[in-house]
Amino acid sequence: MSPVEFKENTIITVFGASGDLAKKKTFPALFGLFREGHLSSNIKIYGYARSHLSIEDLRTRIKSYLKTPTEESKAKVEPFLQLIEYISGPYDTAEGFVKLNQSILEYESTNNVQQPHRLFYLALPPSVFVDVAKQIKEQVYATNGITRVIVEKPFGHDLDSSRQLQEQLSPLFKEEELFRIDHYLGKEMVKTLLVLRFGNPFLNASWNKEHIQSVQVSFKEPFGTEGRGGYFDNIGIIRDVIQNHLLQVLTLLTLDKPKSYNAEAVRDEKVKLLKSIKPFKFDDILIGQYGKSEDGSKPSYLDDETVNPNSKAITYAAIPLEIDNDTWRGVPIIMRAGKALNDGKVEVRIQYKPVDQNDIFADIPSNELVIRIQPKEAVYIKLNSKQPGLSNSTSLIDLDLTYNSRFGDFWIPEAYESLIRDALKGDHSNFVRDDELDESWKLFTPLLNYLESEEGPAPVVYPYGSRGPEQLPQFLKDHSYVVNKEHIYQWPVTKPQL
Ligand SMILES: NC(=O)C1=CN([C@@H]2O[C@H](COP(=O)(O)OP(=O)(O)OC[C@H]3O[C@@H](n4cnc5c(N)ncnc54)[C@H](OP(=O)(O)O)[C@@H]3O)[C@@H](O)[C@H]2O)C=CC1
Ligand SMILES: O=C1O[C@H](COP(=O)(O)O)[C@@H](O)[C@H](O)[C@H]1O
Repeated sequence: MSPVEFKENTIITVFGASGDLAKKKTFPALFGLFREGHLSSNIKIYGYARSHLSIEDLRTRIKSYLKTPTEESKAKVEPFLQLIEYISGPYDTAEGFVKLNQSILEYESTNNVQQPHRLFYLALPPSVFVDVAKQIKEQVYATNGITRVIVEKPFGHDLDSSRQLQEQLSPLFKEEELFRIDHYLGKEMVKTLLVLRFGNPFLNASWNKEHIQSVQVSFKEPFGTEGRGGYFDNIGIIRDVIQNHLLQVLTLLTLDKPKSYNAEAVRDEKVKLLKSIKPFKFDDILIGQYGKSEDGSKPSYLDDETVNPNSKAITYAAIPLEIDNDTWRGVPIIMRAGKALNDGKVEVRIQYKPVDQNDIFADIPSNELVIRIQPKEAVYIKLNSKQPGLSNSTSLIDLDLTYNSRFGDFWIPEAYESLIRDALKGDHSNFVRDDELDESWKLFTPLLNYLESEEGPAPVVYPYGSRGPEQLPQFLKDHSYVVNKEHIYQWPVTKPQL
C-alpha cells in the first residue's frame, strides 16, 4: 500500500528553529516548496526552540535566506511567513510541548481535521535528539493520525553510539515514521544515478570490472572550517562527509539492480552492497590537515581558536576501497574529500579500461564518464573521435549533458526541498534505513578508532587553497587513476583547435 501524502492541514514543526540549519536550510526549503506550489497554503508551521524570540524575530531571521528568483515569487514571502508561529520552550521537559500540542489541537479542530498529519523536523544537536523524541511521543504524537519525524545527521559518532541512539529512538517511533536525512540523497544528480544506470542498458552493460578501470567519488570545498572548528575538531572529514554523503553516492553507483524502484527494494540492495565492501586497509589511506595558504593570507586549521592547538583532526582524506562481489572485484575505488582546497566541486569519475594495445587505435585516451553533482549538474562522457576536417588523427571529445544548457531555468529542487517533499509523501527512498546506517558504521568505526588512537598517523599538512596533500597524484596513480594531460582534452569544444 502506498504511503499517505501529507497535503491540506498538515502540521510541520521545526525544532531548533533558532539555529543555523533551520535558518539556512529548513525554512528556506519549506519556502521553496511553497513557492513552487508543492506546499498548500492551508498548512501550519511551528518553529520551536528555547530562545525567547518573538514571531517577528524569527521571521526576520529567516527572511533573508528565502530565495525569490522572480517578481512573482517575492510576493509569496509574506504569505509564507504568516504560516509560521513560534513557541519557546525547553527540550527536556513537557511544558513547551504541552503548549505546542494545545495550539496544534486548536488548529486541527478549527479546520475539522479527522486524521492529523504531523511532521516534526529535528534541526537540533544530537545531544537533545532523544529528549525531544520522547516529548514528541508523549505530548504531540498524532495518536489517531500519522506522525513523521525527520532527524538530521550525525546519527552517532561510531557504531556503538549509533546503535545506542537507534535503541533509544526505536521504542518511540516505527522505522516507517523516521526519516534520517542525508541531504546528498536529495541532490538531483544523486537521484539520477539509478536511472542513468538501469535506464540505459548500454551504460549498465559496461558498469563492471570487465570494462571499468577505476572509480572516484570526490568532494572538494574551497573553504576551511571557518567558524565551525569547535564542531569539526571532534568529527573530522571522514565523519563529516565521507561516512555519510560520499558513501551514499558510492552505494547508489555500485549496487546491483534492485527488484523494483521501490524504497525498500533499493535500500535492500544498498545494504547488500555495503556488506560486500572489504575492510579498509589502514596503511593505504592518505590523510591531511590544511595549513596556511602559500601566500599566508588564509589561516591554517590550527589557527582556529576553537580547536585544540595540537589537534590531529583530518580535513582531507582519500580512502581506497574494494567491493568483493562478482561485478566489482579488483576495481580500485577511491572516496576522497577535503576542505580548504583549490576548488568547490563534487563529482564521480569512472575511468574505463584503455583500448587494447594490439587494437587499431592503440595509445588513445581511455573513456571517462563524469557525473558532476555540483556545481552546475552535468553528465559527460569523454569519447574518442576523428578530428573533424582533413585530419585523420583522433581527438578526445565529449557527449555532454550539462543541465543548465539542456534544461535552461527549469526548477531543480534543492536537496532539502526535495527531501522534505519526499517525507511529506511518505517516500523513504532517499532516506537512510537503520540497517544501512549500521553497515556504514561497521565499515568506518575500526578505521576511525585507528586514526584517533595514540598510534594513529599524523595528517600531512597541505596548503589552504591547494589541490590537497602533495602525495595525491602518486596516490591516485597507484590506484589506477590516470590524470589526462590537459592539452589532450578540451571541454567543451565547439571549434577544434587544429
Ligand atoms: N548547519 C548546517 O549547515 C548543518 C547542520 N546539520 C545538523 O543539523 C543539526 C542542527 O544544526 P545547526 O542548526 O547548525 O545547530 P545549532 O548549533 O545552530 O543548533 C540548533 C538550535 O539548537 C539549540 N541548541 C544548540 N545547542 C544546544 C545544546 N547544547 N543543548 C540544547 N539545545 C541546543 C539552539 O536553540 P535554542 O537554544 O534556542 O533552543 C540552536 O539554535 C545538527 O545535528 C547538525 O549536525 C547537518 C548538516 C548541515
Ligand atoms: O553535511 C555537511 O555537508 C556540507 C556540504 O554540503 P553541500 O550540500 O554544501 O555540498 C559540508 O560543508 C559540511 O561540513 C557537512 O557537515
